[in-house]
Amino acid sequence: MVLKIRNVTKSYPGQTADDAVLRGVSLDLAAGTSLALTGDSGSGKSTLLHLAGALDHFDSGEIEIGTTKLSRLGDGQRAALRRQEVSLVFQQFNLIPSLTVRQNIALHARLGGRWDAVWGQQLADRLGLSGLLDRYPEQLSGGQQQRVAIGRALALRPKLLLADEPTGNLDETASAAVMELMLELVRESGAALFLVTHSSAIAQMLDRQLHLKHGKAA
Ligand SMILES: Nc1ncnc2c1ncn2[C@@H]1O[C@H](COP(=O)(O)OP(=O)(O)OP(=O)(O)O)[C@@H](O)[C@H]1O
Repeated sequence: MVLKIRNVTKSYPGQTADDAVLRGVSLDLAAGTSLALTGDSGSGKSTLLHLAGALDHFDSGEIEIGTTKLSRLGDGQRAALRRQEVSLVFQQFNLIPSLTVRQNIALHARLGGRWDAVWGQQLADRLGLSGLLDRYPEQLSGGQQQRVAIGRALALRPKLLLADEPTGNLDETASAAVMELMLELVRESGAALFLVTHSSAIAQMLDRQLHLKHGKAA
């Protein structure tokens, strides 16, 4: 299993156990599979995604990425895990404006010590970015920018790809195209995809769906 979440609870300052954002959430995600997380605004979707990415701490329960238990890691080990095993794609594409498409795609893989130029070129080809490699993000459409962000995320060959409303800034046509490419590449690379979305149409494109309500997942 790439991601195991067991009975995780999380509250923010000022919240009691009864109104905690997450009140015992469990899920499993295997390599090469995808899971959509849906739920009302404020139900805790982004919170759970951040916990899965070791970006924040949970109160109780356990999260495992591969065989690593997140509760046992110090800050340095968490940072190393994020650099090497986990990639993130957000609604805001978060590209570096002063870097070209080519440099943006390579950025995280280089930082993680995992840059593979052949794989990087394959990703650029598959994402339709080969003719745009010397451009800067501001010279791209929203759909193209998000494809760069997906290329950057997958260039690392992460075990786990986390995506928070990855097509939330795109129109319907661009959104469907970006989702299809991302799902294809996730399957081929053997990564596990955990994706937050408001859209039931997008959720249905993934292998499984989970709905967050009252701090629990069903
Ligand atoms: N850093 C924080 N400090 C305090 N409360 C927070 C913090 N982050 C989130 N919350 C609260 O936790 C709850 C869940 O937030 P979260 O962003 O996880 O929900 P979401 O389901 O992703 O919402 P949306 O669909 O609107 O993005 C909300 O009530 C929010 O106000």
